[in-house]
Order: sequence, then structure tokens, then C-alpha cells
Amino acid sequence: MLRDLFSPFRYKPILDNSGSNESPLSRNKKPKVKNQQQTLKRLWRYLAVHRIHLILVIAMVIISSVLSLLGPFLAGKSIDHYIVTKESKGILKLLAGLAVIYLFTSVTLFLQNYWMVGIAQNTVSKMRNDLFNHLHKLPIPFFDKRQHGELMSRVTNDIENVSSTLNSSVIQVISSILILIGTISVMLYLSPLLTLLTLIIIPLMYTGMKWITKRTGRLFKIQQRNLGDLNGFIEETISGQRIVKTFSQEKKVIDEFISKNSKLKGAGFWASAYSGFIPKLMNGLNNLSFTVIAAVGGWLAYKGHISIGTIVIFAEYSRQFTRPLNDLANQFNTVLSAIAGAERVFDILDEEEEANDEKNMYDFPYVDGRVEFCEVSFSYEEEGKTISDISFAVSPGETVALVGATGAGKTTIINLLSRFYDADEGSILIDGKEIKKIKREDLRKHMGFVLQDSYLFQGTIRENIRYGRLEASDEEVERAAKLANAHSFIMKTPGQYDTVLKQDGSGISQGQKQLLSIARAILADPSILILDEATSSIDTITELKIQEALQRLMEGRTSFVIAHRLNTIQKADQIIVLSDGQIIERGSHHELLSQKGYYLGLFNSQLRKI
Ligand SMILES: Nc1ncnc2c1ncn2[C@@H]1O[C@H](COP(=O)(O)OP(=O)(O)OP(=O)(O)O)[C@@H](O)[C@H]1O
Repeated sequence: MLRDLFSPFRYKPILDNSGSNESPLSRNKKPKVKNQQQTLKRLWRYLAVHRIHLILVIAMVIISSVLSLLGPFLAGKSIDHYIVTKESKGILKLLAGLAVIYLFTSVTLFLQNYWMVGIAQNTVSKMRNDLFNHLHKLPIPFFDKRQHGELMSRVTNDIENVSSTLNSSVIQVISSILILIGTISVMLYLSPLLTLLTLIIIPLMYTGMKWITKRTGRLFKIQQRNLGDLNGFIEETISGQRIVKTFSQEKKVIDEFISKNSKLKGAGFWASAYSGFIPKLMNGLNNLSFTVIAAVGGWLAYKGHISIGTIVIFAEYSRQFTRPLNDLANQFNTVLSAIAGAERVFDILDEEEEANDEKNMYDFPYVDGRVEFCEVSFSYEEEGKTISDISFAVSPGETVALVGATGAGKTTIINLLSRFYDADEGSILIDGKEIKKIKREDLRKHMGFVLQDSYLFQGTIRENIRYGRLEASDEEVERAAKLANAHSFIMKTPGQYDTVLKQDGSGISQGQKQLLSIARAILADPSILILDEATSSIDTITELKIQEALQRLMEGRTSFVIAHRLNTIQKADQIIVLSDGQIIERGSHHELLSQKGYYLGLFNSQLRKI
């Protein structure tokens, strides 16, 4: 029965990503701890920009802390001087004094909060900008290896964590330290003996706090990691909703979510539970200190060593004394959790940008479109070669089709040509210039992509086409749409060119998406074109429209076609047949058929399927 009462909170060891079933509380399972001091230093660099406002905040905190110490002191002294002696004028003076103190306290509290919120918001906004900026300079391999939702969690949750801590904790920490120093000083001045008795609780507090924070620090990190993991999973399953439903995998997805969620709950529960012990511990120690002061103070007053007013001041200060300690302890957890968040943000900022490290880069204002691969080898992983010893040359305006079984290396060749990855060996030349010596931005300016999964952004049809060349006029956008055979379907949509597409164009058909992406490429007017043929079946009429639009687009441009259906590439100038990352056959369609090799087999097998 009792067990059941606690069952929702019982902690079950939950499998970690590593597959270990050790509890997050386990001593040996520390997540990699980066130097917290270094993280704080980097955070400080962001804060230091606002140093004038920080000085103002500190000044306000000092004034409000002194004022809050003054209140109880005046009240205690007035008991001895005015209340015991029944002097009514003095009492009025005291009341007026207290009113002024509380008014000033409110003003200083308002100002310190106002400035601090400004500092916090500006700081995290700058961090968010830096992070987003940096994310866009990171190489494709970085994104290939990470869950996108997890990255989003860093830009949103982790930065938010830093923001809320800056909002509240900086003021709390400074004012707690000041109040603590002020309280102890006044207490020492009034009665060193009672002060010493009050301070006895400090070692007890320290030991208790150390025990708790050791655990919470570790748990907050695990909690944030698990939250990132969960966010990644949510993002993945929402964007892959169609696949989940098509394969009826709802149960599997929900089960996996429950498992990840319960992992998060495990760490979250214990992180919160341990930090929740802190106020209870403080409260208990506070009561202990209060009892000691009442007993010893009462005895001293009975013996005539101190006044009643002093005991009142002491009782009030002993409360004020544990409150900042309590606050400091609570803030410690919040700060730890923010440091964990900041660390995750800095981790990304430390990732190396897509390198443009070579000096003496070529200018690349105009491209004829001659492409050469010379003995190129590359691997995604340390071991083995994804493609090896690839050599071929393409003249300007030629169409090259890359053919081969799935995983043969077709996309990899394109990844290397567009410098999403750099070749390990050999060289790739455009117009005789080594592409490693061309800035990626300049290189990609001359390349156009029409991919299977043409990505459309949330925005109007016009904006989506204009993504190909932002400065294009409305007339140019429409001309491109007409050449891409997209104009007639656009005119049938409710807002025509101003129809707003949902994110990833989920409101229009696959074929229409392709037409828009062709229009975008026509507008961009690249010299080198990459076409990744759609594998999904599109109705015959749309298919014809797409083929016609593609022919127009390819005219006069060096085009690489990743071909999945051989009937569409028969007119290609060259067909390169790949197998296991190597070129096994090469030639025109007729030459390859007459070679009676792998291509002929592939062609016949596709013919049989028709
Ligand atoms: N980012 C990556 N990290 C590690 N390995 C990868 C990565 N991308 C592709 N590979 C591997 O490299 C090999 C070649 O892949 P590639 O995508 O070039 O094949 P493909 O011929 O384009 O296949 P498909 O027709 O299925 O698109 C495959 O074995 C694939 O698993």
C-alpha cells in the first residue's frame, strides 16, 4: 500500500543511449564534464558587453540590500528606545523612517530588475544569433550525424535555460552574498556570542548542500541530454508522420516515445526531488538556529547582558541570514542547469565551420561547365572507400547520367562535386580549376539542384521560386514558372503566385513540387545542374511536363542526372555505370547496350518491369 503511494515516483534505472542500464545517479556514469569555469568565462564575455548596465544593477542591489538590513535594525532599536520608554514622537519618526526605507527599496528593486532583464534578453538574443549563424556555417557531415530536433533543442531550450537564469539568478546571487555579509557584520557588532551560535549551522548546511548538489548537477545534465533526445524524436516522427502511418508504426513510435519520456522523467524527477530537499534542509536548520538563539538569548537577557530589542533584531537577522544561504543554494542548482545549457550551446559554437582554409582562392565569376574527376577516392567513415579511383571528364553543356544500384555511390559523387564533402584523394576540376581552391559559396552559385525531395519553405509560391535568385523581378519569376510548365497549375491555385504553401509544400502534389523546384533552378540560371530523378511514380501527364521542363532547363548546361529509370537518360551524352563505388562501364546508351555488360542487364530488367 505504502509502496503504491510512492509508485509514480519510484526511480527505475532506465537504459541510457549507450545501452547501459546504470542509473543516472550512479557515481561512475558521469557525463563528460567540460570545464565549468571556461563556460562561465565565455558567458561572461557575452555579459561584459553590457558592463555599464551591470554596474548599475550591482549598485541597485547594494542599495536594496543595505536598506533591507536597516529595517530590522531600526525596529529592534526602537523597541529599546521608544517602546520600552513609551515615547510616541520617536515611534512616529521610526514609522516615517521605515516608510522611506521601504519606498526606496521598491524603487531599487524595480530598477535592478528592469536593467537585468534587458541585459539577459540582449545576451541570449546575441547567443541565439551566434548559434544560428554558426549552424549555417557548419559542414553537411555535421548535420548528417545529428538529430535535427536535438539541435533545435539547443537553440531553443538550452538558450532559454540560460535566459531565465540570467533574468533571476544574477541579482539573487549578488544580493544574497551582500545580505549575508551585512547580516553577519551587524550580528557580530550586537553580540559575538549569539553570532557564533548562529554560525554553527554553516558547516551542517555545507555538508548537506554538497551532498545534494553533487547529485543535482549530474542529473540536470542528464535531464537536458534526455530532453534533447526526446525533442529530436518528436521532430523526426512529426516530419515523418506519413511514413509512420504508411507502415502502421504508430505503436512502435509511441512505445519508443514512452521509453524516452520515462528516461526524461527518471532524471527530471530525481533532479527536482534532490533540489526540492534544499529548502526543507534549510528550514530545519533555520528552526534549529532560531531555537538556540531564543534559549541562549533569553538566558542572556534574563541575566541582563543584552536587551530585549537585541534579541528581536537577532531573531529577525537569523532568519535573514538563512534566507540568502537558502537562496544561494537554490540558485546554485539553477546556475548549474544554465551552465549545462550554455555548455551545450558552446559545444556547437566550437564545432569547426565548413573550412575555406586554403589561401589564394580562385575568382569564379563565370563558368563554362567543364568538369573533371581525376582518380578521386572518398570515404564517409575512417575505414573502407565509398568511392575509389573515379575518373571522368564532362565537356560544357554535356549531360552525364550516373547509374547504378542503390548505395553504388551516385549521390556521393554529387556530394563531392558540390563540396558538401571533400575528396580524400585525387582532384575535381571545374574549368580546369581545382574546386578545393574555389570558395564553396562561389562554387555553389554556379550549381543548380533539382532533387527528388524538393524542399519548399513556408511562404508564397512566388517566394519559393524566387529562392533561386532573390533579386529576380515578378516577371522573371513568372517566365521561369512558364518555362518549367508550372504556370498553369499555379494559376489554378486560390491565390495564384501569392498562394501560401505550407511548410515543405504539403498542400501541393509531388509532381507540382518538382515543377516549382525546376522553376527555381531556371531562375537561378546555373552553369552546372544536378538532377536527382524522382523515384516516386508521378502521373504520366505530369511526368511529361516534368521531362519537357527538364529538357529546357538542361539545354546548354552541364548536367548530372542521378537516374533511376533508364528510359529517361537514353539521350545523355555519357552514362557512367557505378558499382560499389567504382566505374564499371561508361559510354552512350547505344555503346553501353552493345557492350552487353551490366548496363544491358539493368536495361532489360527495367524493360521487363514496364
Ligand atoms: N552521410 C553518410 N555517412 C556515412 N555513409 C554514407 C553517408 N551517405 C552515404 N553513405 C554510404 O555511402 C554509400 C554510397 O551512398 P550513395 O548515397 O552515394 O549511394 P547512391 O548510389 O546515391 O544510392 P541511392 O541510389 O540509394 O541514392 C552507401 O553505402 C551509403 O550507405
